[in-house]
Amino acid sequence: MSILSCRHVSRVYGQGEARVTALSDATFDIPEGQFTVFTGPSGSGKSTLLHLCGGLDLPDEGQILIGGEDLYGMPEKRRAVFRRRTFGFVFQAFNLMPVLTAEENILMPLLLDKRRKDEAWFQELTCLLGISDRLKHLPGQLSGGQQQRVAIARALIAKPRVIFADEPTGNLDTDTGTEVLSLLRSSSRALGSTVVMITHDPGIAALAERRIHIVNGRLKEDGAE
Ligand SMILES: Nc1ncnc2c1ncn2[C@@H]1O[C@H](COP(=O)(O)OP(=O)(O)OP(=O)(O)O)[C@@H](O)[C@H]1O
Repeated sequence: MSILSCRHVSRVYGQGEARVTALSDATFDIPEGQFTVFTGPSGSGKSTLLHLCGGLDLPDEGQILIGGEDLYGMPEKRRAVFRRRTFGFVFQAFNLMPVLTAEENILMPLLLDKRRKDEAWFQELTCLLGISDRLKHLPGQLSGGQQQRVAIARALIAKPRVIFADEPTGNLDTDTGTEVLSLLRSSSRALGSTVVMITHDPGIAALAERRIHIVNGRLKEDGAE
Protein backbone atom coordinates (compact mmCIF):
# COMPACT_ATOMS: atom_id res chain seq x y z
CA MET A 1 0.00 0.00 0.00
CA SER A 2 1.16 3.57 -0.65
CA ILE A 3 2.09 5.66 2.35
CA LEU A 4 0.77 8.78 0.60
CA SER A 5 -2.04 8.74 -1.88
CA CYS A 6 -3.30 11.95 -3.43
CA ARG A 7 -6.62 11.61 -5.31
CA HIS A 8 -7.91 14.41 -7.58
CA VAL A 9 -6.87 17.13 -5.15
CA SER A 10 -7.58 20.76 -6.02
CA ARG A 11 -7.05 23.97 -4.07
CA VAL A 12 -8.39 27.38 -5.01
CA TYR A 13 -7.54 30.63 -3.20
CA GLY A 14 -9.61 33.81 -3.23
CA GLN A 15 -12.74 34.73 -5.11
CA GLY A 16 -13.80 36.71 -8.17
CA GLU A 17 -10.92 38.46 -9.87
CA ALA A 18 -8.55 37.38 -7.08
CA ARG A 19 -9.38 33.69 -7.63
CA VAL A 20 -6.27 31.54 -8.13
CA THR A 21 -6.31 27.81 -8.83
CA ALA A 22 -3.14 26.87 -6.95
CA LEU A 23 -3.54 23.14 -7.53
CA SER A 24 -5.65 21.31 -10.05
CA ASP A 25 -6.67 17.63 -9.98
CA ALA A 26 -3.44 16.32 -8.41
CA THR A 27 -3.32 12.52 -8.37
CA PHE A 28 -0.30 10.39 -7.42
CA ASP A 29 0.87 7.64 -5.07
CA ILE A 30 4.09 7.52 -3.06
CA PRO A 31 5.32 4.12 -1.85
CA GLU A 32 6.74 3.88 1.68
CA GLY A 33 10.42 4.81 1.89
CA GLN A 34 10.59 6.66 -1.44
CA PHE A 35 12.44 9.98 -1.69
CA THR A 36 10.37 12.29 -3.91
CA VAL A 37 10.91 15.93 -4.86
CA PHE A 38 8.41 18.49 -6.10
CA THR A 39 9.99 20.92 -8.56
CA GLY A 40 8.56 23.79 -10.60
CA PRO A 41 8.62 27.55 -11.09
CA SER A 42 7.78 30.04 -8.36
CA GLY A 43 4.02 30.16 -7.73
CA SER A 44 3.36 26.83 -9.45
CA GLY A 45 1.72 25.22 -6.39
CA LYS A 46 4.56 23.26 -4.72
CA SER A 47 4.02 24.61 -1.18
CA THR A 48 0.25 24.29 -1.56
CA LEU A 49 0.68 20.60 -2.41
CA LEU A 50 3.19 19.99 0.40
CA HIS A 51 0.95 21.71 2.96
CA LEU A 52 -2.08 19.71 1.82
CA CYS A 53 -0.16 16.41 2.02
CA GLY A 54 1.14 17.42 5.47
CA GLY A 55 -2.34 18.10 6.86
CA LEU A 56 -1.70 21.85 7.20
CA ASP A 57 -4.43 23.06 4.82
CA LEU A 58 -7.83 21.93 3.47
CA PRO A 59 -8.36 20.76 -0.11
CA ASP A 60 -11.37 22.13 -2.01
CA GLU A 61 -11.72 18.81 -3.79
CA GLY A 62 -10.20 15.38 -3.59
CA GLN A 63 -8.78 13.12 -0.94
CA ILE A 64 -5.40 12.55 0.70
CA LEU A 65 -4.77 9.14 2.25
CA ILE A 66 -1.87 8.50 4.62
CA GLY A 67 -1.28 4.78 5.07
CA GLY A 68 -4.90 4.34 3.97
CA GLU A 69 -6.31 6.91 6.45
CA ASP A 70 -8.27 9.82 5.04
CA LEU A 71 -6.33 12.83 6.35
CA TYR A 72 -9.14 15.35 5.85
CA GLY A 73 -11.90 12.88 6.68
CA MET A 74 -10.93 12.96 10.37
CA PRO A 75 -11.92 15.73 12.82
CA GLU A 76 -9.46 18.62 13.06
CA LYS A 77 -8.28 17.75 16.60
CA ARG A 78 -7.54 14.16 15.63
CA ARG A 79 -5.75 15.38 12.50
CA ALA A 80 -3.47 17.55 14.67
CA VAL A 81 -2.49 14.53 16.79
CA PHE A 82 -2.17 12.30 13.71
CA ARG A 83 0.07 14.94 12.07
CA ARG A 84 2.32 15.16 15.14
CA ARG A 85 2.72 11.39 15.34
CA THR A 86 3.07 10.63 11.64
CA PHE A 87 4.89 13.58 10.05
CA GLY A 88 8.13 15.46 10.53
CA PHE A 89 8.64 18.90 8.98
CA VAL A 90 11.82 20.67 7.87
CA PHE A 91 11.65 24.28 6.64
CA GLN A 92 13.97 26.55 4.67
CA ALA A 93 14.27 28.98 7.61
CA PHE A 94 15.11 26.18 10.13
CA ASN A 95 12.41 27.53 12.54
CA LEU A 96 14.33 26.63 15.71
CA MET A 97 13.34 28.22 19.04
CA PRO A 98 16.17 30.72 19.70
CA VAL A 99 16.03 30.50 23.53
CA LEU A 100 16.24 26.71 23.62
CA THR A 101 19.42 24.67 23.22
CA ALA A 102 19.87 22.35 20.25
CA GLU A 103 18.95 19.37 22.43
CA GLU A 104 15.81 21.08 23.79
CA ASN A 105 14.78 21.96 20.23
CA ILE A 106 15.28 18.37 19.09
CA LEU A 107 13.20 16.98 21.96
CA MET A 108 10.31 19.46 21.52
CA PRO A 109 8.05 17.12 19.43
CA LEU A 110 8.29 14.47 22.16
CA LEU A 111 7.47 17.01 24.85
CA LEU A 112 4.40 18.22 22.91
CA ASP A 113 3.21 14.63 22.60
CA LYS A 114 4.13 13.69 26.19
CA ARG A 115 6.36 10.92 24.88
CA ARG A 116 9.57 9.58 26.38
CA LYS A 117 12.94 10.03 24.73
CA ASP A 118 14.32 6.88 23.10
CA GLU A 119 17.90 7.42 24.26
CA ALA A 120 19.42 4.98 21.74
CA TRP A 121 17.65 6.68 18.79
CA PHE A 122 18.58 10.15 20.12
CA GLN A 123 22.26 9.10 20.29
CA GLU A 124 22.19 7.45 16.86
CA LEU A 125 20.43 10.40 15.23
CA THR A 126 22.62 13.15 16.69
CA CYS A 127 25.71 11.09 15.90
CA LEU A 128 24.57 10.44 12.31
CA LEU A 129 23.91 14.17 11.87
CA GLY A 130 27.27 15.11 13.42
CA ILE A 131 25.81 17.36 16.13
CA SER A 132 26.63 15.35 19.27
CA ASP A 133 29.08 18.06 20.42
CA ARG A 134 26.67 20.93 19.70
CA LEU A 135 23.71 19.86 21.84
CA LYS A 136 24.16 22.47 24.57
CA HIS A 137 24.53 25.33 22.07
CA LEU A 138 21.77 27.82 21.28
CA PRO A 139 20.74 28.09 17.59
CA GLY A 140 22.42 31.52 17.38
CA GLN A 141 25.75 29.86 18.24
CA LEU A 142 25.49 27.44 15.32
CA SER A 143 26.18 27.77 11.58
CA GLY A 144 23.30 27.56 9.10
CA GLY A 145 24.21 23.99 8.17
CA GLN A 146 24.40 22.98 11.84
CA GLN A 147 21.03 24.63 12.55
CA GLN A 148 19.44 22.69 9.70
CA ARG A 149 20.97 19.45 11.01
CA VAL A 150 19.36 20.20 14.40
CA ALA A 151 16.05 20.86 12.59
CA ILE A 152 16.38 17.49 10.81
CA ALA A 153 17.00 15.75 14.14
CA ARG A 154 13.89 17.49 15.53
CA ALA A 155 11.87 16.30 12.50
CA LEU A 156 13.06 12.70 13.00
CA ILE A 157 13.17 12.30 16.78
CA ALA A 158 9.56 11.08 17.05
CA LYS A 159 10.18 8.50 14.27
CA PRO A 160 7.74 9.90 11.71
CA ARG A 161 6.61 7.82 8.76
CA VAL A 162 6.78 10.81 6.41
CA ILE A 163 9.14 13.80 6.39
CA PHE A 164 8.03 16.91 4.52
CA ALA A 165 10.84 19.30 3.66
CA ASP A 166 10.15 22.72 2.14
CA GLU A 167 13.36 23.94 0.42
CA PRO A 168 15.57 22.61 3.26
CA THR A 169 18.76 23.62 1.43
CA GLY A 170 17.46 27.01 0.23
CA ASN A 171 19.36 29.01 2.88
CA LEU A 172 22.62 27.06 2.57
CA ASP A 173 25.55 27.29 0.16
CA THR A 174 25.80 24.51 -2.44
CA ASP A 175 28.31 22.29 -0.59
CA THR A 176 26.54 22.62 2.77
CA GLY A 177 23.17 22.05 1.07
CA THR A 178 24.38 18.84 -0.58
CA GLU A 179 25.85 17.63 2.72
CA VAL A 180 22.67 18.42 4.67
CA LEU A 181 20.56 16.67 2.05
CA SER A 182 22.69 13.57 2.17
CA LEU A 183 22.33 13.58 5.98
CA LEU A 184 18.56 13.96 5.65
CA ARG A 185 18.57 10.92 3.36
CA SER A 186 20.78 8.72 5.52
CA SER A 187 18.93 9.56 8.74
CA SER A 188 15.50 9.01 7.14
CA ARG A 189 16.74 5.74 5.65
CA ALA A 190 17.87 4.60 9.11
CA LEU A 191 14.23 4.99 10.10
CA GLY A 192 12.65 3.78 6.84
CA SER A 193 10.82 7.12 6.52
CA THR A 194 9.43 8.52 3.29
CA VAL A 195 10.78 11.95 2.28
CA VAL A 196 8.78 14.47 0.25
CA MET A 197 10.75 17.61 -0.50
CA ILE A 198 10.43 20.84 -2.46
CA THR A 199 13.51 22.16 -4.21
CA HIS A 200 14.36 24.77 -6.82
CA ASP A 201 17.84 23.33 -7.22
CA PRO A 202 18.17 20.94 -10.21
CA GLY A 203 21.34 19.41 -8.68
CA ILE A 204 19.46 18.56 -5.48
CA ALA A 205 16.42 17.32 -7.46
CA ALA A 206 18.67 14.97 -9.43
CA LEU A 207 19.58 13.16 -6.20
CA ALA A 208 15.96 12.11 -5.56
CA GLU A 209 14.43 8.78 -6.59
CA ARG A 210 11.46 10.53 -8.15
CA ARG A 211 10.64 14.01 -9.44
CA ILE A 212 7.14 15.44 -9.74
CA HIS A 213 7.15 18.66 -11.73
CA ILE A 214 4.39 21.22 -11.16
CA VAL A 215 3.47 23.95 -13.63
CA ASN A 216 0.47 26.23 -13.07
CA GLY A 217 -0.96 23.88 -10.47
CA ARG A 218 -0.78 20.83 -12.73
CA LEU A 219 1.44 17.83 -12.09
CA LYS A 220 3.80 16.24 -14.57
CA GLU A 221 5.90 13.22 -13.63
CA ASP A 222 9.53 13.30 -14.67
CA GLY A 223 9.81 11.52 -18.03
CA ALA A 224 6.09 11.91 -18.79
CA GLU A 225 4.92 13.87 -21.86
N1 LIG B 1 -2.98 32.05 1.15
C1 LIG B 1 -3.05 32.35 -0.16
N2 LIG B 1 -3.97 33.22 -0.62
C2 LIG B 1 -4.07 33.50 -1.94
N3 LIG B 1 -3.27 32.97 -2.89
C3 LIG B 1 -2.33 32.11 -2.49
C4 LIG B 1 -2.15 31.74 -1.11
N4 LIG B 1 -1.13 30.86 -1.02
C5 LIG B 1 -0.68 30.66 -2.28
N5 LIG B 1 -1.39 31.41 -3.17
C6 LIG B 1 -1.22 31.44 -4.63
O1 LIG B 1 -1.29 30.10 -5.11
C7 LIG B 1 -0.32 29.88 -6.13
C8 LIG B 1 0.60 28.73 -5.71
O2 LIG B 1 1.38 29.15 -4.58
P1 LIG B 1 2.48 28.22 -3.87
O3 LIG B 1 2.98 28.96 -2.69
O4 LIG B 1 1.89 26.89 -3.69
O5 LIG B 1 3.60 28.14 -5.02
P2 LIG B 1 5.11 27.61 -4.94
O6 LIG B 1 5.31 26.79 -6.17
O7 LIG B 1 5.35 26.96 -3.64
O8 LIG B 1 5.94 28.97 -5.04
P3 LIG B 1 7.42 29.34 -4.49
O9 LIG B 1 8.37 28.44 -5.23
O10 LIG B 1 7.57 30.78 -4.90
O11 LIG B 1 7.40 29.14 -3.02
C9 LIG B 1 0.40 31.19 -6.34
O12 LIG B 1 -0.20 31.85 -7.42
C10 LIG B 1 0.16 31.93 -5.03
O13 LIG B 1 0.15 33.32 -5.26
